[in-house]
Amino acid sequence: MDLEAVSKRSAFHAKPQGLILQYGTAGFRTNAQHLDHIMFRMGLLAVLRSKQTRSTIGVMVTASHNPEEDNGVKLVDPLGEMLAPSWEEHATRLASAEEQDLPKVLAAIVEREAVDPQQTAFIVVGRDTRPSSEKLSQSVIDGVTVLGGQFHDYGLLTTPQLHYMVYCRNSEGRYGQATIEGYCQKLSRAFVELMKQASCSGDGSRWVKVDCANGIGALKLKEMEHYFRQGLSVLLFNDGTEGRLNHLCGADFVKSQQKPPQGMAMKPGDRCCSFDGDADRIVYYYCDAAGRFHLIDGDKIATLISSFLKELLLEIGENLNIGVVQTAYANGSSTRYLEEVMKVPVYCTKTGVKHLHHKAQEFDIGVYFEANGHGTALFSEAVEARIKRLAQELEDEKGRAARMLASFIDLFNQAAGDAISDMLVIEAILALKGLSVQQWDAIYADLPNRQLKVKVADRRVISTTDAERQAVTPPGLQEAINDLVKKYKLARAFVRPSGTEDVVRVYAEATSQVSWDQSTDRVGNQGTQGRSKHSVFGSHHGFPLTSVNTVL
Ligand SMILES: CC(=O)N[C@H]1[C@@H](OP(=O)(O)O)O[C@H](CO)[C@@H](O)[C@@H]1O
Ligand SMILES: [Mg+2]
Repeated sequence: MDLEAVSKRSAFHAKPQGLILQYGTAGFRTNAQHLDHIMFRMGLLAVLRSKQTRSTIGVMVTASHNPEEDNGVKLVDPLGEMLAPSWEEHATRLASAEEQDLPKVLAAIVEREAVDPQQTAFIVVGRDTRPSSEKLSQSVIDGVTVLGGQFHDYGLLTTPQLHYMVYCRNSEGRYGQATIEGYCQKLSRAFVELMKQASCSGDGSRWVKVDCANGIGALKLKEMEHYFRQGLSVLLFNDGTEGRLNHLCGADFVKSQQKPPQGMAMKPGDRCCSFDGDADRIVYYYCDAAGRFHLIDGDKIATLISSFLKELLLEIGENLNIGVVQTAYANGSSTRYLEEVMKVPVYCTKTGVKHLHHKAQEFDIGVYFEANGHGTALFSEAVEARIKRLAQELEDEKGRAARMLASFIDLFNQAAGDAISDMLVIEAILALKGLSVQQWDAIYADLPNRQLKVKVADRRVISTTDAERQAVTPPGLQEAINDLVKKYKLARAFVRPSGTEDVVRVYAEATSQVSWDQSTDRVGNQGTQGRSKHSVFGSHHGFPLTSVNTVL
């Protein structure tokens, strides 16, 4: 490891003095202008991680649903999962080191993690469609090569495709072929196989409208469309030919605004979905005859998927342990439906897919979704092998169910939540069950809910426990929330500092819009008009109640 060469090369990617950025829930994310040194350094770190794990490591350049002028980067660990937490700390330390300290910080990581400098390193790089992404990914590659790492640049990819490539490469092809062709073929073959089983398919009449957020999802769907055309036609909107990335469109916009994206032609009853900017999230929606918008979010997606998988297991006669993982943002109706009607155990983790993913790995079959539409299903290796064997051995209805489940196992991207894969899973389930989008929506009624963002001087004054559902500090805050919430039926509210933005998030739900309005306003307003000794935000940061309401 030639640290002198690193220093020399780093001068071309010099860190602005004093700029400190943190590796957050989704890696580094900020305005693209501030990221060149971060990219170079993440190239360096990826090499060290690759040497340490003796595996291929991924680097994805994207800022997901953030505005076009932002960018970001995250590392992908050997099995396609998010970077291990201890390495997130190394990432922050490396990113914060002033130029002259860079070799020292690198050497400290090498020592701490017992990295063998002689070990070879292999890095795969992907990027989204942002104007800044190409140059920034070159800076990653510069970091990789100066430390002697080998690399493959996939160029434009969705985030979940990069996760898939990493997983394939580290499973010696067991998971699939690490090429775009391999990805398209694996998913499409499984999908087309499933659609053959659906009674009303095969006539080429099934279609769905897709809002691609003017992002990478559009390119990748166009590339893949002909592989699965037999089972589904996709009508693309916001495909990047005109509008700006994520601007008034995309999954994040639709979920947070609870309204349709701009640029999509919706007729009553049309089945529509939105991807986010890097195509790792999806939400569905439709308008009814009265023109009312209906959102079908990650919770309803998880419900559809887990109910269907459970039915298949029943048909096969397999008693496997299936669990659903959610976060505190999951609508209370979804949790109740899953537990009480479907009798599926539900677990709640902290926000951020790495927490959900990790928990879901504990089950034979773990289904996880954030309410915002990021999620997938994981199957243990033993279950995958067993179902694939049963698919060959069993006959009649049992055999048919086992073969369907085997196809679903291939259709899910088990490395990460994936809008394309999830869309195909959902379309297959709806077709197989003969469900319309309205019938799916009617499984249960969401409790009215809303999220607010509140800007405060220091969001770290709030700490939480119980998967972020209870505030521990500042003292008195939780009691104040409890007092408010108990006045309303089925009401629930919590506050937590965001891991990706400098804001505090407030969430509340209740049985009616009236209760909701009252409870959210009051919870959001705890710091301003609440008892000052219990103040979250401090009265000196005072903001009027209306500002809390208009932030989102
Ligand atoms: C309420 C919410 O949607 N939070 C999002 C958001 O995290 P925050 O820590 O809430 O800022 O960004 C994360 C990364 O994209 C995503 O995993 C998460 O679901
Ligand atoms: Mg995303």
